[in-house]
Amino acid sequence: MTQFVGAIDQGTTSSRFIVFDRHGAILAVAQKEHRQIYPSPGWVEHDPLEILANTQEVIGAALARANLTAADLAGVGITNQRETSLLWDRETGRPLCNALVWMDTRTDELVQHYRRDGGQDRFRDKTGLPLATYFSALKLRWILDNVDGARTQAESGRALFGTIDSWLAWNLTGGPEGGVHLTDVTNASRTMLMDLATCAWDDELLATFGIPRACLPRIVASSALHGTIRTPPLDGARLAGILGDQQAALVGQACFAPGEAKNTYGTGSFLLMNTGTEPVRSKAGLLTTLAYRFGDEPPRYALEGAIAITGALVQWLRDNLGLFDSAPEIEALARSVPDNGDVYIVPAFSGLYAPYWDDSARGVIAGLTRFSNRGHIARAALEATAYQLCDVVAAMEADSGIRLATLKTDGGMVANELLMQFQADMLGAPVVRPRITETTALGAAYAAGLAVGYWSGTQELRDNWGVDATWRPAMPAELRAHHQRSWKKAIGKSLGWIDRPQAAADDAA
Ligand SMILES: Nc1ncnc2c1ncn2[C@@H]1O[C@H](COP(=O)(O)OP(=O)(O)O)[C@@H](O)[C@H]1O
Ligand SMILES: O=P(O)(O)OC[C@H](O)CO
Repeated sequence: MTQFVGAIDQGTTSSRFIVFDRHGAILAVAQKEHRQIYPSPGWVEHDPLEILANTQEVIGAALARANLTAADLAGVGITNQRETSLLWDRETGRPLCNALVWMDTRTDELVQHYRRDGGQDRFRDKTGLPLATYFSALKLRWILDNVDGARTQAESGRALFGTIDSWLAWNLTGGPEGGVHLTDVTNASRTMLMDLATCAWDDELLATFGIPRACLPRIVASSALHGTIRTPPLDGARLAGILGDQQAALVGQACFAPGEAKNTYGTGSFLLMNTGTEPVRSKAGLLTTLAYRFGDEPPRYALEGAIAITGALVQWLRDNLGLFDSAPEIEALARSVPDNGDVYIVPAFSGLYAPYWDDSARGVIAGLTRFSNRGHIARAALEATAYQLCDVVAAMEADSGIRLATLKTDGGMVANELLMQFQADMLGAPVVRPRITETTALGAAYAAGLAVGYWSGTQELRDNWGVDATWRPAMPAELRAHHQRSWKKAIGKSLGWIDRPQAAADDAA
């Protein structure tokens, strides 16, 4: 019997289920968006039950499309939006509140509080992360402090904490009737509660953030037999892979050797470089994170340039300004003008992440004149993605000492050819799109397939990788320099926009 591998890709905007064959070709895919809930400025929530229902729906739809059942799948992997955090009741299976999404900034005051003693990089050595609203520990702390009964239930072990991987894995493997409560090393490395060196929860961090150990999942490898799925239509399938979505894309792009890197353009954009078996401490504002751990092999680490808002800016132009009806239409609108008309947008909706790490930054549109029109705004929005990426590439090259000869890309925005050409122009290096752009789901499928012996090893996965399209730099150097200067000026307008009480500012300095 021919078998395949399935992957759940639970992203910030949608959930997908994709079935792959041995060559990484897609047999079937189904996808569904979920609601983005904005209860107040800076707050972003997801309904965990909606995400679970959508995940089950897309699994059913994709299997039906290819006329497959659970028995046709050698294994199933999960990949997920990282950091997004929730707490649920292990007896009823009900979440205690909506999930706090990674880009939610409500923990800003907590961040300032913890920065007062030791500054932004207080926990960087141990966790690889700066203190920022982005990571899970303070999201969980907020839930424990603000949701009725949360702390008592978490301390007694009745309430379980998880990122989205844990929530889906627990539900799929039985929920209240024996579901497994675990998370993989890549997701755990984004909580700010795990020691990078030991890949274990760290007592000192738990005590500092006031997090009870009883509510935490077990940390496991990314590729291993995690449990058996007990819910239809995957009943009986083996759950054998879990990876945070950006690390999954690194695996899906076959970046298995130190120095190999990829960038994924989705809601945000995330450049990851494999650094091998040793964590590399960043001096240039990048994150140090787990890349993957396959079975009992030593964990692999990565440097990461995380950008919060890229595709989300396109959504904002669509949903909040009504400039077009669907994201792909931005390309035609941007092409309606020959250039950006000297308009620059810094989409610091959740502050600025790498390499700036400024929670007090806010979005700006700079350079407007009576000449500026919708086309210039659309063009500036796409260009903002490219400029932000150039900033993290520069930081990556400084930290790693490696010049990125080409940029491997994937994610929803790589369909945008105007952006891809502009990215190559601004980087001064070729940008490459692989044949299989669903690299995130593919990475989760690879993790699962390696664990069950469907694939023999990473060489077989490398052989599946191939180029679909390449964009080469063609912009005159003076124009590139002009864009770089203007972008830096616009960044200057965005940084430090929110006034902080003086004491906090002094302490953070
Ligand atoms: N043709 C396009 N041009 C520009 N942006 C696009 C295009 N198609 C999709 N996007 C953007 O890409 C994002 C979706 O990409 P995806 O990789 O599915 O995201 P995620 O994994 O974060 O949910 C959305 O933010 C959307 O606005
Ligand atoms: O779901 P995506 O593709 O927007 O990725 C989100 C990241 O995992 C956040 O860290």
